[in-house]
Amino acid sequence: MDEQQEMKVKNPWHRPHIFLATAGIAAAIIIMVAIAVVQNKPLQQKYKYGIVLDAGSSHTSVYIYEWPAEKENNTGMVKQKQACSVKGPGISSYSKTPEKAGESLKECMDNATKTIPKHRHPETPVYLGATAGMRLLKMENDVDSKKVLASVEKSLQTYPFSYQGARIITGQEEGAFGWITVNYLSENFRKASRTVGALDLGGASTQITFVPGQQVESSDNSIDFRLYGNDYHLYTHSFLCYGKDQVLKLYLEQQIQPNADMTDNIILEDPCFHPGYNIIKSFQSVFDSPCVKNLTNSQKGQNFTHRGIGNWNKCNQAIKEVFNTSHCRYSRCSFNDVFQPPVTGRFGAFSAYFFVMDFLNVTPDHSLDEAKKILEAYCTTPWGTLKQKHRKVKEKYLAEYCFSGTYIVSLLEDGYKFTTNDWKNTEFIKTIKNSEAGWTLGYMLNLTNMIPAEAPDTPLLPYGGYVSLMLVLSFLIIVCIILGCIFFRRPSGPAHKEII
Ligand SMILES: Nc1ccn([C@@H]2O[C@H](COP(=O)(O)OP(=O)(O)OP(=O)(O)O)[C@@H](O)[C@H]2O)c(=O)n1
Ligand SMILES: [Ca+2]
Repeated sequence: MDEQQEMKVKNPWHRPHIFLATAGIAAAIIIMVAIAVVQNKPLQQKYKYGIVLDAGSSHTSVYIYEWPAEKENNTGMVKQKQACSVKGPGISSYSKTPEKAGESLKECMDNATKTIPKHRHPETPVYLGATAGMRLLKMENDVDSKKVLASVEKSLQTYPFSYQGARIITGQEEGAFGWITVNYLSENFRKASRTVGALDLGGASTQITFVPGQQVESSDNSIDFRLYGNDYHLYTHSFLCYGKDQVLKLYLEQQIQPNADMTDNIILEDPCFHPGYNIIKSFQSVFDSPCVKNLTNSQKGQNFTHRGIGNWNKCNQAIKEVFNTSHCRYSRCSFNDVFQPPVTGRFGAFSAYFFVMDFLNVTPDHSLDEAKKILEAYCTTPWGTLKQKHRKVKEKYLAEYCFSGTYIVSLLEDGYKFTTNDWKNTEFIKTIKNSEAGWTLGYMLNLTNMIPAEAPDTPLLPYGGYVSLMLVLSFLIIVCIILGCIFFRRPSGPAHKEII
C-alpha cells in the first residue's frame, strides 16, 4: 500500500457517506437557526381600531380602542388607546341649537383621524351611544332629541370611518355593557372566575348590575349572556333621575317644597351645602328637568337664596327621602318599587362614584363609618376655607361634593341595602389596566361580535411552543436518519480491503 493510499484510508472526508452526513447535520442546524431567528424576530404588530362616543348627560367622550388584528376573539385583547373629552356640555344641552351638537365633536374626531393609521380608516367602526341626558330630552321633546341625533349623525358621517349609527341606548344596555367592560378587563371571562358587579353613577342616571344569588322576579331587570362557553344571568337596573346632577334637583325640590307658595324671599337653608355658601339661583336653572315637577308660571321668573348650613346628620336624613321605600310589589325592593335581589360579591364602582370618592380621599381601606366621618368633616368645613384650599377645582363641583358623597353612601346603604361588609367589597375605580371603566367598551365588543358565546378551541400548545417542538423533533429525526445511514453503510471488513 503506497502512502497516498494510506492517506485515503485515514481521512474520513474521503468517505462519501460521512461527508454527506456531516453536511446534512450542518444544513439542518443552519435551517433551524434561520427559522428560529425569523420566528423570534418581533413581528410587526397589526392593529385594528374601533371608536365609541359616550354621549353622556354632562359631557361626551370619544374612546378609541385597539386590538391585535389576528387575535380578535381572544378575551382581554382590546385596549383603550385614547380618550378625548369633548369641550362643552353633553349633546342633550344643544336641544335648542342642534347643529352645535355635531360641531362639538369636531376636535375629538379630528384627533381620531390622526391617531388611527390611514389605511385602517375605512374599516374602523364608529358608534355613538347617548345615555340619560338624551333619554330625558326624548321624554321632554321627542322632536328636539331627533334633531340632536341627526346633527351628530351628520357630523360623524363626514369622517373616513365606517359609521355604524348614533342612538339612545337603554338603561339595561348601559348597565349590562358596563358589567361586561369591567369583567372583560379583569379577565374574569377567560379565567371563568367569579364576576364583579358594576356600579355606574352618571349625571342623570345610575346603574347597578351583578350576578344575583336568587331569581330575578321582574323581566325588565334580567339579562342573560353566553360568553366564552359560560352562561351569565344578570340583574340590572338603571334609575333615571338618580344620577348625581338630577338627584340634586329631586333633593332641592323636596327641600324647597314647604316654601313653594311664598312669592318672594325664598331662602333654602341647606344642610348638604357648606356654612358660608350663599348663592342666589333661579328656579328655572335648578328645576329645568322632567325629573322634577313643572314649575308654576309665577315660579318661572323667580329666584331663591341657596344657603349652606353644613349639618351632615340632617343632610344624610334629608337625602334618604329621595328613596321611596313605602311600596314594593316584589319579595324585595331597592327603592321606588324596583325589584332587587340582595347584593352579593365584589363591586367595581366607577364614573362619579370614583370622581367624588377620589376627591374626598375615601378609599376601600376606609370602613363605612370612617367614610361617614370624612364626609361629616368635609360638609361642616366653611365654604370660604374650601375655596381657599382648592383653588383649581371647579366651584360647582367643590360645592356639591358634600351632597354627592353623602348621596353615594346613602344610595349604597339605604338604596341598594349594602351592609358594612358589602362596602368592604366595593372598590372605587376609574380604569382597569389603563382602559376606562364604563359601558362603551362592552358596547363595542358586543356589536363587533368580539366576545364569542363559545370558548374558541384552544390549541394544546401556544404557537411559539408548537413551532419549537416541531423543530426539535425534526432535528432529532434528521440526526437519527443520518446516524442510521452511517451505521448501516459501514463496511464489515477492514478499510484497506475495500480499497484493494
Ligand atoms: N372630574 C369630574 C368629572 C365629572 N364629574 C361629575 O360627575 C358626574 C357624572 O359624570 P359622568 O359619569 O361623566 O356622567 P355622564 O356620563 O355625563 O351622565 P349619564 O351617564 O347620566 O348620561 C357629572 O355630574 C359630572 O359633572 C365630577 O364630579 N368630577
Ligand atoms: Ca355615563
